[in-house]
Amino acid sequence: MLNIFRPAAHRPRVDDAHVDPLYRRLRWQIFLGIFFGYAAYYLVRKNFALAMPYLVEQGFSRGDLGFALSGISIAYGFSKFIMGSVSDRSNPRVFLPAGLILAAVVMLIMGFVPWATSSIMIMFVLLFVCGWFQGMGWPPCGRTMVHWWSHKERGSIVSVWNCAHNVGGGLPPLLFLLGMAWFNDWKAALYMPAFGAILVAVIAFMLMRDTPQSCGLPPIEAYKNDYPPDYNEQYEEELTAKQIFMQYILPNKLLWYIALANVFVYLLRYGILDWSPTYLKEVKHFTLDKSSWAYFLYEYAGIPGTLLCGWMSDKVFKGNRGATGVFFMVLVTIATVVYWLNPVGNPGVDMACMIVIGFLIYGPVMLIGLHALELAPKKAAGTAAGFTGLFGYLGGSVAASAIVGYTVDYFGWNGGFAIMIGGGVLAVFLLILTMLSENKHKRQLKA
Ligand SMILES: O=P(O)(O)OC[C@H](O)CO
Repeated sequence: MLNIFRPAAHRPRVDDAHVDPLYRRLRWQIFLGIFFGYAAYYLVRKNFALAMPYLVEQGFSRGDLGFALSGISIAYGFSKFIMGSVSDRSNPRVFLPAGLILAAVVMLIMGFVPWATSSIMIMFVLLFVCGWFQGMGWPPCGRTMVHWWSHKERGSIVSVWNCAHNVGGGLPPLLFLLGMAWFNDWKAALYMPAFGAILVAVIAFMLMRDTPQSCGLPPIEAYKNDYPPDYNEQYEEELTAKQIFMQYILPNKLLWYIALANVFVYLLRYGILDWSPTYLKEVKHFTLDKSSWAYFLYEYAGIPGTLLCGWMSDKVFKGNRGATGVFFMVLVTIATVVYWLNPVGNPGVDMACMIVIGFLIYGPVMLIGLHALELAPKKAAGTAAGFTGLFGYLGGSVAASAIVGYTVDYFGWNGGFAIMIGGGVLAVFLLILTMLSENKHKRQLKA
């Protein structure tokens, strides 16, 4: 382990009188650090697509640029898992800003060095490297949340934090417009979000902390008197990579179920999002500004949807993440059927479907991450979430671009929708299995 990433040493405990005020202040401060820190990761994950129309003008084909772009998802899928295991043994205060700065540096190179955008292979490699550094974002946030918020609070905190995706995902076009206004240069799509990300990385470093014990505080379980059923002293010991994989990840059947379900949740998340501009233009005859609005509304409808899902998961479904996921995925699959079958000439219905799907899909996306955090001890939480991300990105996101794309080429949009709706049904099936296993596991713990 690199020295700079080493977990922060535990400090002597502060006086009892100071525990509550310090915990309260640090939880706010740290939350802001991980929220804006992760939002900034999306600045340098979603911005390359904005430069693509200008690269097409330089002579690159859409297909080749799509291939270059896939470098981010492929690398991110592997990295979220592998760097997740490094993150579980690292100080998130250093780990998250380091990954963000490195990803931003790649975008600065692409923005300022002409050679970096001179061929598809070079762009693929650079985007792959950027995707790899992107994998240093989620796991430290996961590690932070499980160390600073107790089990009962996690549904709410993870759902609020998860809105960082949508906040960050919506900003690159605005930064690009600002850059165009200042510099009249399309490469602003690459370097403006990168500058923004570096600024946020510095702020995140100032706000974040490692564990409560490294700030002289008791563990969150003691502070909130909220212990997981199998909690013991070992929960506070850092684990080796071998222990994480062999004891807590690979033998964990529930984790496998949700990782597989994540393939199909991501197939819908990215299948609908990535293809909406093309589908709405080609089939529903939307103009560019209308389909851009549909895209924007899909992302931002995810914010209230995620919050509602987190609340329902804690209060209505009493912490049963599988059951909540089934509820949301059934509805999102129905909305996708309506989106597909709605005849041409009803743009209001198409727009409403995009909003409803965006509203519903980010809840299950969040729940799977949350569930993964809960299925492993907190010292293995990042790896557990990374494991689901590996399946979501390598399976779901890549299938959303490649399999849906080729299916539409050969069988038309009916074929593309059949894949996405089939994916929705499979996600529901796997989440039902998760729900049943979860109930059984809880009964065993009580017995
Ligand atoms: O890796 P992301 O950015 O797709 O985020 C994943 C969600 O937070 C659920 O794990």
